[in-house]
Amino acid sequence: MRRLGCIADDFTGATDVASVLASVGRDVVVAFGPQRLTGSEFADADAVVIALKSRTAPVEECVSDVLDAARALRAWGATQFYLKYCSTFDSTSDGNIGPSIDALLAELGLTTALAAPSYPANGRTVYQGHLFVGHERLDESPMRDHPLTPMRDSQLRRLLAPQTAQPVANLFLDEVRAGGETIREALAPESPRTVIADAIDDDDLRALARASDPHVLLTGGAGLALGLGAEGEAADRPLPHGAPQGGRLVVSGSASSKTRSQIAHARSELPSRKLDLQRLAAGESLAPELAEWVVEQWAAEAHRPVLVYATDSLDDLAAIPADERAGVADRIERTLADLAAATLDHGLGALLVAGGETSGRVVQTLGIDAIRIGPQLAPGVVWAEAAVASAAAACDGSADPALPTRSAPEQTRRIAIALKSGNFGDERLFTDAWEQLR
Ligand SMILES: Nc1ncnc2c1ncn2[C@@H]1O[C@H](COP(=O)(O)OP(=O)(O)OP(=O)(O)O)[C@@H](O)[C@H]1O
Ligand SMILES: O=C(O)[C@@H](O)C(=O)CO
Repeated sequence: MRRLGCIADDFTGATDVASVLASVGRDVVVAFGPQRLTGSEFADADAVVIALKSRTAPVEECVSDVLDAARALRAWGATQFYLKYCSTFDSTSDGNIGPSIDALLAELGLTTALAAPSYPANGRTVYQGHLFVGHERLDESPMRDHPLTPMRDSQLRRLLAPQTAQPVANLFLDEVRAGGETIREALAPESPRTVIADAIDDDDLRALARASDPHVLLTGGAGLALGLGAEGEAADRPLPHGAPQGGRLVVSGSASSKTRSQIAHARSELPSRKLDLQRLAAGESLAPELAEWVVEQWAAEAHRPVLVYATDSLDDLAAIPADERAGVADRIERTLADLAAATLDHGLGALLVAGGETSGRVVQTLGIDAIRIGPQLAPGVVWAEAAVASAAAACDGSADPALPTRSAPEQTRRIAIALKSGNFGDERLFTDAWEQLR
């Protein structure tokens, strides 16, 4: 089996594709940045995903990060490469999908890219070159109004062409279903280009991945990874060292509609606190009092999950003046990350984070280098195992000094962590995720 090197443009996307790779039997590790690709767990793996925060970064910064990741993966021994971006093709006419593909093809000496964002398990399909989200075209779905990457077209060729120097072609469903030979011809090295493939079910994705030779750069959502496993093998994995003991916490900075329904459901079953956005906007630091409250809940009832969230209604977004929104968003992310760090020394055992940006901030604040994939919670959402340095994380200056910290020396221990994309999971996710940790 080829050693697979995957580059994901955000942190939740990285665990998404890793979860699919694990489900088809790959031994996969996620590294949060190319410089983290060290250590024995990587030597044994047959797939590595490097998580970047490049989706909405300036183009030059994104390309530089993608190239660093590609070089690290090549040094690790990758012989097949996969660029994971959002299944809703989140990008603008400047990038960053096209520039990432161009840079990778040149760096790796590959000729052709396959582009397959389809992810049927999460309702994303591509037909006649158009991307659908559930029953809606991409440009008629809520992605139309995404604050950073508003998707106002569903025709992928039109979306990609302005972003790339490569010719862009289509591979329509009848050609995909005609079989491996037809797919191989479309991806032949003699006609270098990016080929956008239709796929409306998992078998289409399997056929595409399996017909792709090593000269093809695989790109897309996580669904394409279904074709990269051992034939017929499927494995749902426990956490490598079993379920950790300790407090259970959900932090949500996501305002997506799926997350809002998960919050609405969880509020009736779990102790919950909503961030006071007016106080945050006024510059108050809320993490210390929230951490105290969380620790009190754990003291009152061990193992009861606790929820802290930013938004449960679109009115919350409207309440913040447009020119203050970015600042508030940043404070929300920092508050939730500081809260998680502050509870680390007070028994945090399992942490579920909702939202890609929020997940990035939390992982960085907790100083997590890498994770190993465990049991699945929903398509694209998994529990994973992370090593954390408890005392270091609580004393890095981001956590509140007012909260009493343990005087024990710094130690490394394991927690369970799940990074949930805003639009993934059913409404019971925050209340039922813990069943997998029994
Ligand atoms: N009421 C609010 N006002 C301003 N910003 C908010 C508000 N609620 C959430 N945010 C910010 O919105 C952003 C949500 O992004 P995030 O990526 O975490 O979630 P998402 O977009 O739902 O997830 P994904 O990227 O996985 O689809 C965060 O920066 C968060 O701080
Ligand atoms: O592909 C998806 O939809 C997700 O993994 C994601 O990238 C959300 O940010």
